[in-house]
Amino acid sequence: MPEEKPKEPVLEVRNVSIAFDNNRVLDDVSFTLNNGETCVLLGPAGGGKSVLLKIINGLIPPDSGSIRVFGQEVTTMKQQELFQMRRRVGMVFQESALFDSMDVEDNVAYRLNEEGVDPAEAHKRVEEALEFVELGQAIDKFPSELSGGMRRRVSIARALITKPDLILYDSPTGGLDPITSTTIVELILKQRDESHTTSLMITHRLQDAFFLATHHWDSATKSATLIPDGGVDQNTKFLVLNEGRVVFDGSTLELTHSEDPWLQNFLS
Ligand SMILES: Nc1ncnc2c1ncn2[C@@H]1O[C@H](COP(=O)(O)OP(=O)(O)OP(=O)(O)O)[C@@H](O)[C@H]1O
Repeated sequence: MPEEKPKEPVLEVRNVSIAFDNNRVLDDVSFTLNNGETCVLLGPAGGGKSVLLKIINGLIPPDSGSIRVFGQEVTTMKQQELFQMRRRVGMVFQESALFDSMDVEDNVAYRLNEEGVDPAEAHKRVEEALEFVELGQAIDKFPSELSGGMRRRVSIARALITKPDLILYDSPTGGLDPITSTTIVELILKQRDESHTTSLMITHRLQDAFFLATHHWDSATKSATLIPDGGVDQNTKFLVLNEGRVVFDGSTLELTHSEDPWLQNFLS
């Protein structure tokens, strides 16, 4: 198991606001994510969660506010600096966003090929990444030949192949049935507990969020196991957005014990 590193911010979001056509989508959003933390981003549909992820990755500039990733301000980065930053960020897009014309190997190797990594080395790393998502047998298949859950696994392998220091998951279980969703959350949990990669995960499914908070990856049995005695993972925290504003930022226990009526209703 890697050594525990001292806490330091990997992501700092300060007073971020953005509007589209007079529709304020994010309103003065601030929060910090420290190294090794997994933050589950919850909130009603249309609350600005996906827009926030795209702003963090420098895909959309905010109207105001500051985003620091690995200590560097994203909002003022030039294109080349954004590329450098994104080399350290793995993003799992909504609905997988695979390239239909490429087979699984080329989809997963995409970033490595862009960086000019030696083909033999790239192949080895693709095999490792597919092994991690338990999809080694699908290396030659095309996205159209895969189930929704398999496509999601491929997109996770693609995000992990560069061994990122920050992973942004945009609704990784969206559109999947409950059983397949759980298998995807187990992969996210395995990544969290084996590599301790700082992560931000949007989910619409409260079950996924609480599964992540209440389970650990057991490397002996290679399965997710319930933390005993009602325990929770100390590195998993929650951020809840409603109508573009942060309505909760804290630990699992703070969330489940909140007396805020809106939160209680949202969680019920
Ligand atoms: N590029 C854009 N141009 C105009 N409006 C946009 C754009 N991107 C997002 N929006 C609007 O911003 C709002 C928030 O969208 P966003 O996708 O971030 O919400 P969300 O919380 O991720 O929702 P969901 O849970 O449905 O995925 C929506 O009203 C959406 O229509």
